[in-house]
Amino acid sequence: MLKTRKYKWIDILRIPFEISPLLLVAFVLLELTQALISTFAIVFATSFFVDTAFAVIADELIVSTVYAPLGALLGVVAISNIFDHLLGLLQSRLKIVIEFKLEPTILDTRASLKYKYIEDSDTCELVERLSEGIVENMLNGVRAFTTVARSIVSIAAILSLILTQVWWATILIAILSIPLLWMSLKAGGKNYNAWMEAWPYERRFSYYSDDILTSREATQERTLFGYADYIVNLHGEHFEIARKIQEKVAIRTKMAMEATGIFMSVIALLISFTLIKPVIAGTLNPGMFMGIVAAVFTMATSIGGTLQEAAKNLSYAKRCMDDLTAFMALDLQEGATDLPDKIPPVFERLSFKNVWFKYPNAENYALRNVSFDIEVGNHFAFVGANGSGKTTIIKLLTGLYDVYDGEILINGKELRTYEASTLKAMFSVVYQDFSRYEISLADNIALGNTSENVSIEDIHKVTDKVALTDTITNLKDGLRTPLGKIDKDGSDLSGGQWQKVAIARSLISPAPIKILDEPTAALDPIAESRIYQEFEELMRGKTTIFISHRLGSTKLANEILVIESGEITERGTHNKLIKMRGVYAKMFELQRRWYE
Ligand SMILES: Nc1ncnc2c1ncn2[C@@H]1O[C@H](COP(=O)(O)OP(=O)(O)OP(=O)(O)O)[C@@H](O)[C@H]1O
Repeated sequence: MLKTRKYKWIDILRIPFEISPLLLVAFVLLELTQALISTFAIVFATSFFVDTAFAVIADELIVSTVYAPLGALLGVVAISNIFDHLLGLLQSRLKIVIEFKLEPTILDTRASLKYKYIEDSDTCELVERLSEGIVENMLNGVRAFTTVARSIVSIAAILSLILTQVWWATILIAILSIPLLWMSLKAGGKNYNAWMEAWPYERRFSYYSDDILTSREATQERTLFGYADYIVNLHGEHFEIARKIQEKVAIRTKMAMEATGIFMSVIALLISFTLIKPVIAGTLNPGMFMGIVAAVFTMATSIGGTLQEAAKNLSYAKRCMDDLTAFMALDLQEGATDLPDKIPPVFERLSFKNVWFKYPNAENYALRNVSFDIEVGNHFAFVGANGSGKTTIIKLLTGLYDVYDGEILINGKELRTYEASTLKAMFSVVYQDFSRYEISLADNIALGNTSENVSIEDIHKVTDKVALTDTITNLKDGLRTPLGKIDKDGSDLSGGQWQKVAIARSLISPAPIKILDEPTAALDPIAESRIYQEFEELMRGKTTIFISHRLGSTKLANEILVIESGEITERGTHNKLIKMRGVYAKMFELQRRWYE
């Protein structure tokens, strides 16, 4: 239901209207009726009751005649309360239907965003802000529109009541309402700007409190380094900056509100004072006088604050529409949520031809004129210092970034022309920062092959290969044991065991090219050596690309590519590179010395 276009003010109402016209119309009508009840009906009911009561006091009427107006007054108050509750209910219902319609659309779009956005902090901030706030902001926006409409109806109702008595007051209020409305909108806008200014600090202090001070991952370091006080101080500093920014505006807004309230009360007093004359002259009933005075004072004291709040919410909702415009304009990755093809493609050859690549917004190239060929069935290893560009090559290969110079050819065809589902079926990757899913161990592995129904036997085959069998036996429910701490029966694994799970997930995938980015960094030497033995066996006929700082593992490779600052500087087998006495030989020698 959301499209790529410019979202404007009116969309704050239009989107909820498209989602549920009935609910929105009912909500608006009820709000307006409530405005009429709380002015007209209350004024007339008060007037009816007070006049009858005065007549009873003056012995003009018997006591029982007061029951009907009293009942009418109570009835009006009761109806007004019922309407308030109905409005609350409608609002909750509206919230649920908006959530139900918008959230899946936002989530779908979010899941299909191009990968470049995932690594861009501005876009991440936009996506977070929109996903978290759109329903609330839209609902507050609708409320703000109806509040403004309600205030206008209330003012008009009061004006129509006093028009015949104090015409000048009608004109005065009508004229003053315009700057009042304008001032309220301005104050609301200022509130919003203060929130925007404070937002980066709020994000920071939420990060300190939610991610560092209370997160499970940071517990050990937090305890060991005892840095809690240090972070609490940082949290306090950012909290204080955010508080000061918002407090400054809050004080000004409060003062403006108070000033408006006092000003409006003076006008209300003036109107009340002027209305005494027609009461004495007998052209205005005392009951009507009291009803109007009460309504005028209620309006005078609440209108400034109500309108300012509405204006603030309108500013938030408008900003939310700007965010929605920006969000819907983001590039989507075609086929991002498609499953990999059921039948893996046949792989023959992969070529990088003079590839240059720069990350979006980065100044320097991460890859410079990179060229290499990978043939089916061979094993390749990328070696190089931290930040030299190894993982970047994998990101390009798997289609995460598609803006580069040069060519990347798979079976002679440019990578960018492949369907996403084919590329997904081509590669299986064990990422350096692989994911730890807090679901069952079996599901953790089965996620590697979602195109087929993976059997328990298939899972056992791969867990044997990565030496996880003993771990599974020791778990309470074996493969069915939930991992992590979300589930109360969950079991946690060690870092190395989690890494084995990630390798098993990759092994169960039928993809013809296996990519392993630092696949054994968390494994003990025995597990590592065993996995390499298994790999030789397992990878026979498959093509593998290894990234590893452990140069023992690269001995298995048919070709080792040494990468420095984004450029391939050496290539060849282990023996050839050792003989070359270049960077690889130096790195290998340094590592070897540690083990002597
Ligand atoms: N999303 C990004 N935006 C901008 N620059 C990035 C991004 N990701 C990586 N880089 C930069 O690109 C260069 C290559 O990074 P890459 O992750 O490919 O290194 P690597 O060789 O895999 O390092 P390591 O051995 O530490 O994993 C580095 O200078 C890094 O700072």
